Amino acid sequence: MRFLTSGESHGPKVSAIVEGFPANLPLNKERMQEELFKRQGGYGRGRRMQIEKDTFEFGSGVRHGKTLGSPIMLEINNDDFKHWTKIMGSEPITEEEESEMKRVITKPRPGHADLVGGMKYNHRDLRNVLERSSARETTARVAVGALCKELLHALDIKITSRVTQIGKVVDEGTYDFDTIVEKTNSSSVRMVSDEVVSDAEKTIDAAKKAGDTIGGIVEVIVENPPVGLGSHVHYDRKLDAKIARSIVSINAFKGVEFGLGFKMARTPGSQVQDEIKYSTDDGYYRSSNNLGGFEGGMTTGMPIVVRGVMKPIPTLYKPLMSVDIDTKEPFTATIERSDPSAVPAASIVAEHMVAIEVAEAILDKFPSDDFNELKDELERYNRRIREF
Ligand SMILES: Cc1cc2nc3c(=O)[nH]c(=O)nc-3n(C[C@H](O)[C@H](O)[C@H](O)COP(=O)(O)O)c2cc1C
Ligand SMILES: C=C(O[C@@H]1CC(C(=O)O)=C[C@@H](OP(=O)(O)O)[C@H]1O)C(=O)O
Repeated sequence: MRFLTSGESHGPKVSAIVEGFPANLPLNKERMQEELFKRQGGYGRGRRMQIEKDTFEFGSGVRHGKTLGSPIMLEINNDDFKHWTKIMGSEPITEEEESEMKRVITKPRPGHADLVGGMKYNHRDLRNVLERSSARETTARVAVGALCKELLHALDIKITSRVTQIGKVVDEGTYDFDTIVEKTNSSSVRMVSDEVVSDAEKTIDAAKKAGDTIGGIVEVIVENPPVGLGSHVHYDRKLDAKIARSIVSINAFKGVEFGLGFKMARTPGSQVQDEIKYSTDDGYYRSSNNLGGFEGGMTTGMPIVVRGVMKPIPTLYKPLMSVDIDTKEPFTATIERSDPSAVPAASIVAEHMVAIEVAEAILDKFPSDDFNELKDELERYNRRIREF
């Protein structure tokens, strides 16, 4: 399976094409749609999310509620485009019209892609960079992830996500899967512990009031992954490595850890490696899950537990110093409408990136033309693993 996304933030639409997805998988479109709605939510989002509806449509690859095995196109309109038709339209405009718009961006924002993208692609209007570097694109990724979650759902593999930190407010407690699903879906900041929610909201409010932004940490959990997804035999087949790359590919994500993560540096090996146990009912299992579900780049069958850190959003209402690329004079950076914090929304993006990687690993390992054949083969494989 592979996929591409396209779309500018204020252009007509964002879309994705997924190729190599199996035929005959029934899809629950409402359930997929809910995932896109979840990405829009969360305390700290700016005004843009009130403009967008983020309803998606299948452009191809689905007939009568089932996949065909042909490329699946997923499309989401940018409702904001109606306010940007002149600035973002595909029709040529005259120099006069361009100067009338007075919307050419020449003051790059520190921490965004504006300056480097402008230099690399030789754009003197930095809007030509920021439109594609915007996290608007993550809408298309969540649509692809929602499709992949349909595959996981049909194979009884569960996936969810939560926020474990916003600024200095931490919720590191361990909870069972269903509690995480229930609590995060009703929490404004997607944290599980009720005690920390109002502190997290206050942290976001304080950042907003100060014209500042705030980052945090998100966690994704996958329950019941098959044993042996990914491979130890080559660096680019290790599934933990692929997931790490996918997490850091999310706009503003700067680090990843699995299981005990960076705490492993100060923990002796005897308290890090997960001991191996066996029961006739369940086969092999581990008495702990410090390694977050991976050994040798392969799933152990224990839950995948991966966290990613999101830096504070770069666009500040109290902007930092920058240099105007026309005058070369120091200036405060351009103020674009912005989110003070998008950590809760980003947890949904992270969840869907992990769903994509796990689904892709399943489609790599098992026959992937026909979903029913895949399912039978996975059941046969799971029996063999239990008896190993
Ligand atoms: C869900 C989400 C929403 C975001 N919203 C904003 C925003 O409103 N303003 C902004 O400057 N950056 C926002 N970002 C982050 C930028 O897109 C990101 O910092 C930028 O593309 C530069 O990439 P880098 O930080 O990975 O280097 C958001 C990121 C995510 C995941
Ligand atoms: C549009 C989305 O997020 C956007 C991501 C983003 C950025 O620079 O990354 C900047 C903001 O865009 P705008 O200037 O239009 O408000 C966010 O709203 C979205 O998540 O769907």
